Amino acid sequence: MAQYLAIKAEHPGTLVFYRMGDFYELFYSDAEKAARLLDITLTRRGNSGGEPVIMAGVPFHSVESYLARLIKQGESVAICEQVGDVGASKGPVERKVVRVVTPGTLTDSALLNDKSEAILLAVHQGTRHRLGLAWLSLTQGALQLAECAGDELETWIARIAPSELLFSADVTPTFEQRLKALRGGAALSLTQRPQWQFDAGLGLRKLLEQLNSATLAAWGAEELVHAQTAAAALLTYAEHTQGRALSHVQSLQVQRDDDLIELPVTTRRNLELVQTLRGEDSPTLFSLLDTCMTGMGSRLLKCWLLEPRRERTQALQRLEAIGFLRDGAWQQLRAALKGCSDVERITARIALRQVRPRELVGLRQSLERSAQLADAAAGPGALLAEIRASLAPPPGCGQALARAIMEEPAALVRDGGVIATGCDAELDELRAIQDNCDGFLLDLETREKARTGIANLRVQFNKVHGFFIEVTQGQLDKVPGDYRRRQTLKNAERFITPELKAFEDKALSAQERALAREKWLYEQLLDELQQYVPALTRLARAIAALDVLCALAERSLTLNWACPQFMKEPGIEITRGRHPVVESRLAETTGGSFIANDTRLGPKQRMQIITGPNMGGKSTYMRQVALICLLASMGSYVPAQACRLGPLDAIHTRIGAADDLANAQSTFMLEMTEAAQILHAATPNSLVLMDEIGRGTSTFDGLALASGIAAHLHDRTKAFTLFATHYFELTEFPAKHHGAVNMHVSAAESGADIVFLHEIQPGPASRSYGIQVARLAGMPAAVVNHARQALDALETQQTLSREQVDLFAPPPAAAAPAPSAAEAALAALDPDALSPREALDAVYRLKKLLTK
Ligand SMILES: Nc1ncnc2c1ncn2[C@@H]1O[C@H](COP(=O)(O)OP(=O)(O)OP(=O)(O)O)[C@@H](O)[C@H]1O
Repeated sequence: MAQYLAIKAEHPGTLVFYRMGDFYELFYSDAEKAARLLDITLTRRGNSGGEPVIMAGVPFHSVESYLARLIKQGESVAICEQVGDVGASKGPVERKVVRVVTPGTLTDSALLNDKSEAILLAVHQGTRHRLGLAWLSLTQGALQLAECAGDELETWIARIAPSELLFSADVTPTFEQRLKALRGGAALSLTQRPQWQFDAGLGLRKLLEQLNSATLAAWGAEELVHAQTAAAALLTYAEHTQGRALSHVQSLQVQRDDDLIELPVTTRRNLELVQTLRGEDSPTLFSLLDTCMTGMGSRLLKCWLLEPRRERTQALQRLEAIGFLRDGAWQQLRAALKGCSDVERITARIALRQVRPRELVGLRQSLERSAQLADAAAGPGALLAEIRASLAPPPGCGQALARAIMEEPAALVRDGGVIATGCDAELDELRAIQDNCDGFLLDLETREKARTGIANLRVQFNKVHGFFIEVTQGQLDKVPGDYRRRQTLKNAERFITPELKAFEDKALSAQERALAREKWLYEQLLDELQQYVPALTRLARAIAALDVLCALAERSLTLNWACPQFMKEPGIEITRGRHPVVESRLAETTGGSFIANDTRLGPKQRMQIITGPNMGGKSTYMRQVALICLLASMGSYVPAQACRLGPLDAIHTRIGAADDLANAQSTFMLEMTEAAQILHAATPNSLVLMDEIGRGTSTFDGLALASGIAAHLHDRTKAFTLFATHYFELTEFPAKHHGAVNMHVSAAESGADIVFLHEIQPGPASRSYGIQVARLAGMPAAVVNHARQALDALETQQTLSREQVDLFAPPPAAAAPAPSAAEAALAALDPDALSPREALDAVYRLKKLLTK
């Protein structure tokens, strides 16, 4: 217990899995927590300090599944192994924590989701409301740094989507509260780290060491002191969990606010980019796009989708490559990509020395394919050229793997059967002894049968008792004197002879030595493979990029998408655009076809006021514009006949959302908060979607606010805006605001019913058809009739009392208050005409007036 308690003291806040023989045991509060989370049995054994020891354990061979469950619940686990020689000395075997498994530092494919990265993020609360961010995916080996203003944290976190967030023990309580609020429903685990690990000097040193460079200038990171501070904590923690240096982390990227097209949390959610509004994985834009053949491809695709650049070079390169692949190469490439393993994760696991034998076989096979991939990717452009160059496998790597590892190795090195024959003479010799075993035993059996005359005598082996000669009850009188009894069974006796004993010693020790030799050879191989890590990392990225490009080529053909164009002038011009996800859902469920619509937004016409019946397709239309802009910006073909896109710096959306009960915000409060954020953040190059703003409060308040917001967006922000509303009054807006235009979704009435045409047409809608939609939704007839009558009454009343209210008149300037006595006296003074004495008197007089 003393040994355990010492180890536990070094890992507070982490469950310690303490290896005891075939089990990992947990003690005291760890045991209680694990029993609760894993539904395993709590036991008590012995005494320590006068109290029974509470414990719970899991068998070592199934530890991965328990780990997976704990990590999913946001826990971290320290794996403490027996490292000393078990039979060697008195007292407990020496034990050591060999790695710490935490949600943000996972590398084991069994614990990771194929399609998403586990990202570890450190946040440093710097001075003057600046925050430093440093993050890393251990399986990618790429470090990223950024600095942002205090209030941008949420947006950055949504973009980075970390699994685990590190923060210093000395952050302010308010900041800690904010971090905790971030956790919300998402699976983000927060880890507090000692203050000294957040140190700029330490960060700089560690970064330089990692990058093997004398300065951070090449990465433009030498000024980012706060991010370097965060990097110190990040790297210290990541090394601590892996129990070693991170030799494969050799690249650095600095992200700046203004590099990427801003996609705030609300936009990702409302556009259902990677998750539906209900929190499911499909149908989303990502699930529609992701036909990648490898996990690394899927992960890279998600990254392309969520991090489109403002600058278009990258998008143009991708489009050029997709254009080439569409001409046929994609099929051949995908056939070759299909069997590729997750080289990216395998490479990281080589660097961390955690790689399993079968993963190495997968790596070797993928290397064999890479030449084929490079040949098929022989297209024009810088991107494909870069991919081809990176696809060349590092010389010697494939051979080293083929020489060392069997075709079908055992799952774990500890079981043996991993190192190939012919790789090592000593191992082959030890194995030969074992292989000759069968021959020797047969030979011995024949000889002993002849010597003893026992016809049914058998020489055998089992794991518990080793080698033995078995003789049945009836034949025992024939057993010679040199037979020693080993075991008695019901109908037989088992014996051993000096000759068999000598053989057993040799065979068993050969087996043990072979196992040890295999482990040693495997370690040697890992040493040898380290030199290939950088090249393998590049190769993995090239395969992933090729996979994404092929998926995008395939999608563009299957779904009939077109290549977008970029223009210097501001504007969004879409010809026959479609909503990709709604379109494919329609095709799947009803076989119905999607009605394509055009969009024209430019400097002269920046805003569309969209009206029309419920269910008419307003939300779908607005979202499709945003999705097409996003797809084009990431460098994908788009669901339209043609698309020309000017500069774009952000996509903001305010679309009716569910109550945020967890954060104690009412629907209306949330609506206003989001709208306010958009008004502050949007620029003339942003795309803004406003869906039914103001509907969360009374009609007049809502209408008044909606018109105010529309006017602000039109006059001040000047963003490209799609503004859907049910307030008919707003259709008067374009008359006074020349950058705005009325559009409506069409519907036709047939009797009491309504037919949605889903076409966007110029001009305002004539009516809203709310009651017809309610009828379609199965509202009882009595309610529908009642509503109809009430509507008639309301409409008549409104026409009678309609006064001209100018919703869009600028607010009157507030009347200036009358000057106070002190102000009046001050105004009356002529400083140049005063002597010093008079000036002093004047000051006293003024003070007196103030106190009155
Ligand atoms: N262009 C289109 N072609 C075919 N079907 C469409 C189209 N647009 C929308 N739809 C269908 O109509 C449904 C309703 O569309 P949407 O939610 O966009 O309507 P809405 O006008 O925003 O309604 P509300 O005002 O009630 O929010 C969609 O789920 C889709 O099935």
